[in-house]
Amino acid sequence: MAPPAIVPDANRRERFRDNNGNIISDIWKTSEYRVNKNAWTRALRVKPAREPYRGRRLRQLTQAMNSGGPTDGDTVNSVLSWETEKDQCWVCKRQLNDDPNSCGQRCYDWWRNLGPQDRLENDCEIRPLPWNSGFEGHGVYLKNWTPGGAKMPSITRNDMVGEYVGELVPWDREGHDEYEGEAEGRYIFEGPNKRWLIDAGKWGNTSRFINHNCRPNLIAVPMVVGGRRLITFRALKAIKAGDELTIHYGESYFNRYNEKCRCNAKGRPVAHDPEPAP
Ligand SMILES: C[S@@+](CC[C@H](N)C(=O)[O-])C[C@H]1O[C@@H](n2cnc3c(N)ncnc32)[C@H](O)[C@@H]1O
Repeated sequence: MAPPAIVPDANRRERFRDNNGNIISDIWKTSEYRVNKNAWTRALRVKPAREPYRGRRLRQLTQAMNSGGPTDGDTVNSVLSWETEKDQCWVCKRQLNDDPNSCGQRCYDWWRNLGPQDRLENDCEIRPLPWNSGFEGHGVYLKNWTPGGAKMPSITRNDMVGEYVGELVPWDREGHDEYEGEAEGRYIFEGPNKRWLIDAGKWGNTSRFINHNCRPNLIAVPMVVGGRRLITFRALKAIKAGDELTIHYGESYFNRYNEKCRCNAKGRPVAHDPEPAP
């Protein structure tokens, strides 16, 4: 049985800002997923008879697509709860079909209230990369300043740090190639079950700015919470105030985009030395 619909707050639109308060252009900050309706409609139209769009799922998806827009809560749920019935919920430790009342919105709210989202949004900030990082852009840093001298944030090993949020697009090799996404797909996180991709090229949360490091301090962990299959981040080691948060993008990432990993250009990670925050 499907968990109750989780309806996103579609009106909460905010721009990303770096630690100087400057708007980072053209990207919207959101704490909720969105469905890229065009990509799903195209995938359903182009390959109706092929995996992964078949049978009951195809009917459910078509129905979902017909019944709502890209910010429809049911549609987001129908994608994220795809084949999660047999998985254990991380919060209540039950299978969804054990006890339908135990899961869904309640467990998902619980997960969000545990603060993983807040860790990224409140304890971290997006900073322009320092000149010696070897590449341009922004990165995510654990704040090393606090208002009014409050306690500095820190992250301990195994802490949950957040969740990768963005637009949900169908996973399909051909559809994926066809679907370039924003920024040529550089912000796409491949979904944990080869059913969908999360593209944070246009919409996303702070985790879209997490850079690659060959010796990362975070790891992406797929998890089911409240019937939703999520990509979450967990700390591999203790992270101090002022440190950059990094993950390993996987072996093929830099080849795919014809880029070069700069973090260990000299055989060791370059010290990411952020400018002192104001
Ligand atoms: C998901 S984005 C990370 C955020 C990005 N720095 C920004 O400012 O938007 C991924 C892109 O960041 C850059 N990048 C991240 N880690 C890198 C690394 N270790 N070496 C070189 N480029 C990196 C690459 O251009 C890559 O395609």
